[in-house]
Formats: sequence, C-alpha cells, structure tokens
Amino acid sequence: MDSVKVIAPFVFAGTVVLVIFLPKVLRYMVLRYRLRNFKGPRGLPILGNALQFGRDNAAYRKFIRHNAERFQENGSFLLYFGLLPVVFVYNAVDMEKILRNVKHDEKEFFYKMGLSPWLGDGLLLSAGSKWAARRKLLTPSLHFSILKKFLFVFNEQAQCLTEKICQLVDKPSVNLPPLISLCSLDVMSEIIIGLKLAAQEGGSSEYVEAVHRMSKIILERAMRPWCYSNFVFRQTPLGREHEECLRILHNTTKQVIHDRKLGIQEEGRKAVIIDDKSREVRKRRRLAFLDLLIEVQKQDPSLTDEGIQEEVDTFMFEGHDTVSTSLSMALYLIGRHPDVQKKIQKELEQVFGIDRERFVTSEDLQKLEYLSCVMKESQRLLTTVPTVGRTLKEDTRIGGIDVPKGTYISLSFHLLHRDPNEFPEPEKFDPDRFCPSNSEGRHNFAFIPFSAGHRNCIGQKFAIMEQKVILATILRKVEIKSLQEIAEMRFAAELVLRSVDGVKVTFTRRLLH
Ligand code: HEM
Repeated sequence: MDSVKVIAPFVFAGTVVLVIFLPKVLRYMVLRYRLRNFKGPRGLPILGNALQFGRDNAAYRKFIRHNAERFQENGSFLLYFGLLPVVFVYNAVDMEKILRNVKHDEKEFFYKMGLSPWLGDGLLLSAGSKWAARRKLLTPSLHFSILKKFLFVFNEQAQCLTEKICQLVDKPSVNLPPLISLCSLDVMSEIIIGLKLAAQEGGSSEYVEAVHRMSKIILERAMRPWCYSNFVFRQTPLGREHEECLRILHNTTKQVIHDRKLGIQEEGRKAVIIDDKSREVRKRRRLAFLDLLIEVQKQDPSLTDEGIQEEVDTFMFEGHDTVSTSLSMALYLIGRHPDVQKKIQKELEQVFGIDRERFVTSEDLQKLEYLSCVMKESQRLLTTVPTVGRTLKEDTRIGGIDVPKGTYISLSFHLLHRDPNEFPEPEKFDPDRFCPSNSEGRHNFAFIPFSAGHRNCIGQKFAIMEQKVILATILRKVEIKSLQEIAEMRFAAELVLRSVDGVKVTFTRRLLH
C-alpha cells in the first residue's frame, strides 16, 4: 500500500508529461520521416549537422557554399541544426512560390529567438492583421513625394561624409565601413527620429557598436543549438553580452521617443494629416517618421508607446545597417574595378558637368543609369541581406519533394544571386548584366536583394535614393582604390553581410579636366 503511495505521484507526473509532449514528439517524428528523401549532407543523431558548421562564421559560409554547389541541380538542400530541420532554398521558382504565398508570412523560430527581444513585434516580425494594419499605416511615410523631401538630408550627410573622406586623401589605408556606418546612422536618426545625432562629427557611437555586437551575437547563437533555450542562453557569456546590448539599444530609442514627445508638447506642433485617398502625408514642415507615429497615437490609442518603440527600433535597425553595408560593398567593388569607376565618372560628368559641389536632385538620380547597374551588380555579388527565413504553413513542393507544413525554410538570396543559369560566370563583377537588353528574359525572382512579394522591403526606394546620392557625391570628388582582393576578404553572413577584417581602401582627389 505504502509503495503505491510513493509511486502514484511519479506515475501521475509521467502521464501528464506524456500527454503534453507525446503529440509534439509524434509530430516531430512525422516531420523527419517526411523529409527523409530531401537531399543534404548526413549529420549525427542529436547534433544534426551542427559539428560541420565550423569554428566561425566564415567556415559556416564555406560549408553552405559547398553544399549549394553540391545540390545545385535541386536548388535546395536540407540541414539539421541540432534536432531542427532547415531547408535551404536558392532557386527562383521555389523562392517565388514561398514569397508570394501569404500563408507563409509568419517569421518564426530564428527571427523570434534572435530579433524579437530587440525589435518586439514591429513591422519586420509581426504577421496577420497586425502586420497588414501597420504596413498600411507606415507605407505613406515612405511615399516618393516624401522621399523627395528627404533628399536634402541625404545630400547634407553625403557632403559631410565626403569632407571626412577628403581629409583622408593619400592616407596609405582607410577602413571604410565605420565611416559609412556613421553617415547612414546620421541619415536614419534625422529622418526616422528627427534627431540630428551628428555621429559623423563625434567619430563613434555606442548605438552603432551595440547594433554590430548584437548582429554577431544573434548569429553565433543560431549556430549553437544548445543556446536555443532562453534559460541556458542567459547563463552564458554570450547571453550576458546580449542583455547589455539590448539595454543600450532600447535605452537609446526610449530616451529619443520621450524627448520627442516632450518637444512636441512644448512646441504645440501641428498635427499630421494622412490623406486617405493618396495615402500621402500632408504637413507644413518636414516631419520625422516618429512624429507621424506620435500623431497617429493621438488619434488611435491602440498604437501604444510599446508599439511606437518597436517600429522605431525596427526602422533604425533595418534602415541603418543594411544601407551602410550595401554602400561599403559597392564602394569596395568600384575600388577594385578601375574600368567600372571610369564609366561612373564619365556618367557623373555628363550629368553634373564639372560641378562637384551641388546637391543631387531627383532628376539627376533618374539619369544615373549606369550607377544603378553598378549598385545592382554589387547587391548581386555581395548581397547585403544574405538570407531570410519562413516557416511553411502548408505542405509545399520544393525541389520536387513535398515539404511538410511546419518546416523552417532559409531563403538564401546570396546563393540565389549566384545561379549560373541566370548569371553566367557568377563570381565576375559585371554591371552590364543589368542593362535593360541583358536583363530580358531573367526570372522575376532571380534577383531580389530587397526580397519580393508583399513582405518585400518597405524602405527599398529610400535605400536606393540614399545610396545613389552618397555615391554620386563621393565619386565626383575622389577616386577610390580597394586594397584587398575579393579572394582575400573574409565575409561573415550575420544579419547583414560583413567583412571580418574591414574594407581597406585609399582615396585620391579627382583632378578637374
Ligand atoms: C540596401 C538597403 C536595404 C536592404 C538590402 C534591405 C533588405 C530587406 C529585406 C531582404 C527585407 C525582407 C526581410 C524578411 O523578409 O525577413 C527587408 C524588410 C524590411 N526593410 Fe529593408 N532593406 C534595406 C533598407 C531599408 C531601409 C532604408 C528601411 C527603412 C527606411 C528598411 C525597412 C525595412 C522594413 C521595415 C522591413 C520589414 C517589411 C515588412 O515585413 O513588411 N529597409 N529589407
């Protein structure tokens, strides 16, 4: 009788655990069984392929590239991150199938684990009706007519950056990304939060450093399946560094929002009007994106302070690091290809004559067609956002095999942009691939650095405009030479692409003809 009393609680607890976990375990077993025919490198029973990822990000990238070539015929392969199956997709047809299907919109697992603590449920991470409402609310703030008003900010900051660069002329080596990063931070802070941060004047920023550290931490965690549990992660040095970065990032934006609200109260600023028909924002003065959110909150209190914070964090992150990486890579490639640089200079002279000072206008931007091709080819070869992820919400045929609902998909733009069928000699830097006659017949989803479908990048036009202004301003005044061969560069695919050893260049002043 006594032994029954002792055993009973254990039997009870065991039954509860079984009832809770058995369906999950069974579902997982079915998922694995259904993926059994999907091609990929063999892994170990519990660790999966984790031990093959290598010691660092560069080794991981090499491993992925190797498998991409091995399974090029399918344009997809399967890896196990510990117990978690991840299907890598890098062919345009399957990419389109997934990105066009609204059902696969939700960003789960790696996004939630990596980015949610920082960006909350902002536009990048939200889904369903919340995402749709926010996207509708935020789209007018990036309308072309609004962007034209931001041209002034792009130009001012581009000139500030060019002045800094001119001071570095003839130095034996300059590391490019920190310079560019501060410029793009100044642009974003002025446009998004209405704050003239003047990071370029100060030389460094705690915020920028925290963004970079955070990016690294998120990817390192993803490569260590034993850190997936929040409890375990918090006990590790990486987890503690994560907490510290989060504190800096959130405190910075929280303070800015607080100050801006106070400022608006004190100044009694005029309300923003959103025209329902054109979805344009009409206003008397140049407003920051944050002002729009604060005004919307007055009319619609369902947009909480937390909601504002998550959108500000999302836009600051999405708009700053991406543009600065993309620009650094474009300048790097231009600096490696003197023939391309000469053609850009010729085009700049056709548009600006010998004027190296005047601001770039929206008419100029339209005329800079070759520069557009160069920017696209840089995005193709050194894709800023190497990969995005989705979780399948219904069974989907990928690489000729039915992949079950619930599978995590890694959509690799980096690999997609190297498809030799779409881009012959994919490792060659050739901007002419993007001239209209050479682009004919290319699959719509063969080149998608800003993603595609309804969850594409909301800031695409903003990013292109900003980069073109900055490139046209710098390259009118200086010539750039990149010191490292592309084969020598060690790239790390974090949230955005990064060069581990920086991007070393020299500048010389351009002579007037
Ligand atoms: C060269 C620069 C940029 C690149 C390469 C880029 C790329 C991307 C990509 C690939 C996505 C899809 C992410 C996913 O599906 O998980 C995305 C989404 C997003 N981007 Fe960008 N981006 C850039 C600049 C910007 C800028 C300047 C802004 C803001 C002004 C911005 C704001 C966003 C937002 C808010 C989303 C989420 C959109 C949604 O889910 O509705 N991005 N971007």
